[in-house]
Amino acid sequence: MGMFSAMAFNAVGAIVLLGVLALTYRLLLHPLSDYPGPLVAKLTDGYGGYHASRKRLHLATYHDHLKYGPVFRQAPNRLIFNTAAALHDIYLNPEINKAHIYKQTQFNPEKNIFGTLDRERHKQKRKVYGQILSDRSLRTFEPTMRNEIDVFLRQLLKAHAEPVNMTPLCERLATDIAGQLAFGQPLNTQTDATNRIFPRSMISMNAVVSFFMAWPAISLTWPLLSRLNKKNGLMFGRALRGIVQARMALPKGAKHDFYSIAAEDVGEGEEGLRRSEIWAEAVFFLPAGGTTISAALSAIFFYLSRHPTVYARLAREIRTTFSSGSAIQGGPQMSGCKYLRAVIDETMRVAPPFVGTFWREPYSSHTKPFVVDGHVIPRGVLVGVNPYCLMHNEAYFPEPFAFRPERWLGPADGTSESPEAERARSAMRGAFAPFASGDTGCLGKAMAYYETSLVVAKTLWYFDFEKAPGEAGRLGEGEPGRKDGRHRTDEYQLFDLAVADHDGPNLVFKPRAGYWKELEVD
Ligand code: HEM
Repeated sequence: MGMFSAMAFNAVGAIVLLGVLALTYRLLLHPLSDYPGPLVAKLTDGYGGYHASRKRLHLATYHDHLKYGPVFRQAPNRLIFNTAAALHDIYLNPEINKAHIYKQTQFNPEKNIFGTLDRERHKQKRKVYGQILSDRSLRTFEPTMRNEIDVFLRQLLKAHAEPVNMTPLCERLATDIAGQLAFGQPLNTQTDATNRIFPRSMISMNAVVSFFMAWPAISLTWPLLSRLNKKNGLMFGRALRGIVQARMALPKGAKHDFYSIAAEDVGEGEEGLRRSEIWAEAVFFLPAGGTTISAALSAIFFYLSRHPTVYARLAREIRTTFSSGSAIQGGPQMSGCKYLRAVIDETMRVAPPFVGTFWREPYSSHTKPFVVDGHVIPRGVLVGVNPYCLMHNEAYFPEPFAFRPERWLGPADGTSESPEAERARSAMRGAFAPFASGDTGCLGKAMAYYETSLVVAKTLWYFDFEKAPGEAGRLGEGEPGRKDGRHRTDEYQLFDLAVADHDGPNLVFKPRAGYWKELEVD
């Protein structure tokens, strides 16, 4: 054997030895070694990475909770919980931050709020977001939102009772609304293909982010991956530059958008948002407010088209509350539509638009013991709750896969509820987590309810709809006989990219007599 081969042999031997030692440590000596979990997950992040790459990490997590119980080890340094107590202990504790793996969500030097882990900086950013997403700001924005919804309704009218796939339609509608709020100008993806690079790029980026968050070591391949995707990256950059330039050409206050508020907020030093960060934040509106709402709307249409009694009750509520399509606006009448709210909540329970686990860890300054549902969490361990799993936990939601908006409603007027039923409803609310919660939870919750309520109410005002006939009608369903958790025909299929991807349902729309004429434009 030559000297070179001997050195190579020794190097390989040393690497193998180190690998064996690391795996033995993870399995037998690691502070989490007594926790249950899949063997591969105890040894490597590759377990989560594999399921994330197949867009089914939420289903694997659900299956593993059934097998290992309410807390298990999902990666060498990660514990995942499935209780409302854990939800409370993790997300309502102000000493707990997003985990360091959220750095994997950032591909540019300018970080958006999602990957900002510094406590003060994050707080400042939330303040700016809070202004544009406040109730008052959303009321000012509502006419723009309604105009975009009218464009959506006209697409349904134009379909002339041919099946329409709701996924692209909802995706473009939600992108156009989020784009208007972020950039103060129409992206027009609903009517023109030019800017459709935006919603589709968001999906591709989400897939990469979800994979890297599950298996951070793989993010080292990013320089190569981004090179492979260079053409799309350039197209996206060009489209974005055009939009930014068009907005900058207008005075700051010309539109009611994120730019007008953020640019106003730019101050000296570290105060407020830096000018260069504004556009990184504005782009974040597209996945945060576009992809999520697209998933929520597509799922609502899926479940309504499969539950005739729910559909009939909701249609009755909308059609008796409002006097015309143009009267459908935010305000007391809309807030009075309790069944609509129950349908939205039940949909987000069974099909959470953000389906990935919200991973957290204490700020580095935190030195007290961190206790989650009675478990003292060792330093360096990430903890999380998965919304799909918690909201399908039978302990809180009996018959968890049944779509039953009634579960959210109290007894009809005048009847009092038994203390037991009251306790069960309150437990259910404590485990409802589509938006996460606390200082790192969703800032767009009010907008999400506003937008989904308007879209669903207006659609039911102008149209009746049903599942498309034949094979086309099955798009979005599970398939009987599958062994990977996708076997339920009545469950809308989500593809876990942290934010959910989806396809379908295909629906057929029939305009309601005469009402549709309001939608016609000259
Ligand atoms: C149905 C719709 C929506 C759902 C289910 C949803 C859900 C979530 C969840 C679960 C998080 C936390 C994720 C994590 O910690 O990993 C989050 C964060 C966030 N969401 Fe939403 N969201 C929705 C709509 C919106 C909308 C319309 C906006 C407006 C632009 C928005 C803005 C944000 C922002 C800015 C954050 C980051 C908060 C922070 O880092 O402190 N969301 N959302």
